Amino acid sequence: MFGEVSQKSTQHPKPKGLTLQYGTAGFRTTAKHLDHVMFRMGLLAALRSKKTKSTIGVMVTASHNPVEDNGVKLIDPMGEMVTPAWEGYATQLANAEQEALCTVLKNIMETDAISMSETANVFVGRDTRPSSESLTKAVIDGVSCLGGHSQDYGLVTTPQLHYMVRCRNTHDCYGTATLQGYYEKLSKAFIELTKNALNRTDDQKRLLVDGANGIGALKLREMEAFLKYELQVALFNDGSSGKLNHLCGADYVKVHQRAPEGMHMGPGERCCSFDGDADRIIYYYNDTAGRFRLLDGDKIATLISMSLKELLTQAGLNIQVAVVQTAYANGSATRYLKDVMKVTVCCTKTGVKHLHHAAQDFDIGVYFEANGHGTVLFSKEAEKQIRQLVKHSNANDEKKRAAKLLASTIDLINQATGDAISDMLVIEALLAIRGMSIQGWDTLYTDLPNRQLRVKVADRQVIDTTDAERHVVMPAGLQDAIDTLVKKYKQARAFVRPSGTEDIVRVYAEADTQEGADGLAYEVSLAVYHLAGGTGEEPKPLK
Ligand SMILES: CC(=O)N[C@H]1[C@@H](OP(=O)(O)O)O[C@H](CO)[C@@H](O)[C@@H]1O
Ligand SMILES: [Mg+2]
Repeated sequence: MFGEVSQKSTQHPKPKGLTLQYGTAGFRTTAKHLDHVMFRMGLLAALRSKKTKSTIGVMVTASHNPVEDNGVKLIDPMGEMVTPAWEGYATQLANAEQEALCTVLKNIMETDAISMSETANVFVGRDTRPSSESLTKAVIDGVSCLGGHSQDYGLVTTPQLHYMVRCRNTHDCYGTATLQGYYEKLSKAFIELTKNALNRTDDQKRLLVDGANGIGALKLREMEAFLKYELQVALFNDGSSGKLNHLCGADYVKVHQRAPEGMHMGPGERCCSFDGDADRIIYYYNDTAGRFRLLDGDKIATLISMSLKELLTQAGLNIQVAVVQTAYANGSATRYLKDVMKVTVCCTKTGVKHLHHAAQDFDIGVYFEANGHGTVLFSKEAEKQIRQLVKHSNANDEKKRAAKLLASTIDLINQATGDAISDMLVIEALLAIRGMSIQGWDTLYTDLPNRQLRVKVADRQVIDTTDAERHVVMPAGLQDAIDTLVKKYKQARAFVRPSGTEDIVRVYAEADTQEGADGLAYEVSLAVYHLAGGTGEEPKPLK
C-alpha cells in the first residue's frame, strides 16, 4: 500500500519549499499549486473515513476567490467541517516533502489507531472553475491509493455535497443522497410553507438572483422546475458569459456595499446574491430614492429567529431560540435581538465551524456571519416535540398550523451547513407567510454605519486576541490605543484580528455616522500599522 502511495505521489509532485495551511475554509491558493494537495487530501479523506467508519466529503472549490484560484474542504460525517485535530493532519500532509509523505501518513495512522482493514468511502464534488475537474481526479487518485471508494458527484454546490454526506451517514433519514433527493425535499417543504401565504401575486413571487457566474446559478436552474412557479427567479450572472465572482457575488456585494454588475434592478425589487460555491447569501434592493440597501447575515438571522420564535409561541411550545454571531455583527442587530426580541445572543470567533459548534448548545441555534454564511440547527429534542405536535390530533387548529409550519421549516433548512439555495427559500417562504416586503424587513432596525479595512503587517501572528476576537492581548498597548480612539466617537466600537484566510490584519469599526466609522477605522489602522509591525505604505484617511 505504501509502495503504491509512493509511486502514485510522483504523478502529483509537490513544488519544493511550498508550504500551505489548512485555514478557516480549507486550503486555498492559485490552482496550479494544488494538484499534490488534492492527491494528499484524497489520502487523508480515506483515512478519516476508516477512522470514523463513515462516508467523508471532499469539495473542490475556492468559494468567492478569483477563478484562477482553487481550494479544498473536508466534510465530516454529519456534514459539518472536519474536526480541528484533522485540520492539523491536513497541513502536515500537504507540506510533507515527497520522500517524507509515507512517514507522515504512518504517524497519523498510529496516532489515531486507524485500522487499514476498514473500508473507506468518500464523496467528491466540485465547483465550475476550469481547474476543478483535474483537481478532482487527483483527489480520487488519493482515495483509491488507500483502497477507498469514491463517489464523484461532479458539479455541485458546497452545501449540496455537505447534504449528501449527512444523508448517507444517517442512512437516508435526513434525505436521499442525490441531487434529485435534495431538490425534492427542499421544494416540497417550500411549497408546503408558501401554501400558507394567501393571494401571493406574481410580483411577490419574483426574486432577482445574482449567481456570481458560478455553480449556484447552474443548480438553481436545475431546481426551478421543482418549485412549480411558487418562486419566479430572474437569474443574472448565470455563468454563460461573465467571469466567476468578477464584479458580482455575495462577497463583492457585501464588501463594496453595491449591486453586482449585470443585474437590472427595478426600484423596490427583492434581490439576492450567492457566492461562488453557493454557501453564502446576501439580500438587497434599491429604495424609492434609488439608494442601495443591503440586508446581510445579521438581518437574515433576525428574520429567521423572529419567525421561529413567533411560531413556537403560537404552537405553545417552550423551546429556546438563540442567535450566534461573530464580532462583525452590526451593533444594532445585536441590540435588537437582545433588547427587543429578547433572544439569547452569543458571540464566537470568526469562521463557520465556531458558530456551528456554539449553535449546537441550544434547542434551536440560528447562526449567521454578517457576510451571509449561516443556517439553523435544531436539537433532536426540539425537532421531536415539533413533529409530535403535528401528529397530535387534539391540538387546536392554530397550534397545529404553527407546528406544521415549523416542521416544514426544519425540512427546508440544510442543517449540515450554510446553504444559499436553502437559506433563500427559507427567507422567501417566511416573508411570504408574514406578508412582509423587503422594505418592511429592512426597517426592523437600522444598521450602524461601519467600515472594514485591511492592514499589511510583517507577521500577522503577532496579534493575539481574546473574548471572541473583540480584545487584543498582544502586542502591548494596542488595545489601550483602540480604547482611547473609540472614546472619541459616538456609539462606537472597533476591533482588530489577524485574518484566517489572507495575509492581512482586519480592522472593523462602527459609529453613529459613516464619517465617524471611516475616521475610527482609519485611526485604528494607523495604530495597528505602528504597533504591530506594519509594512508598505502607511494607511491613508478615507476620502
Ligand atoms: C470578516 C470576514 O468576512 N471574514 C471571513 C473570512 O475569514 P477571515 O478569517 O476574516 O479571513 O473568510 C472566512 C471563510 O470564508 C469567513 O468564514 C469569514 O467570515
Ligand atoms: Mg463560499
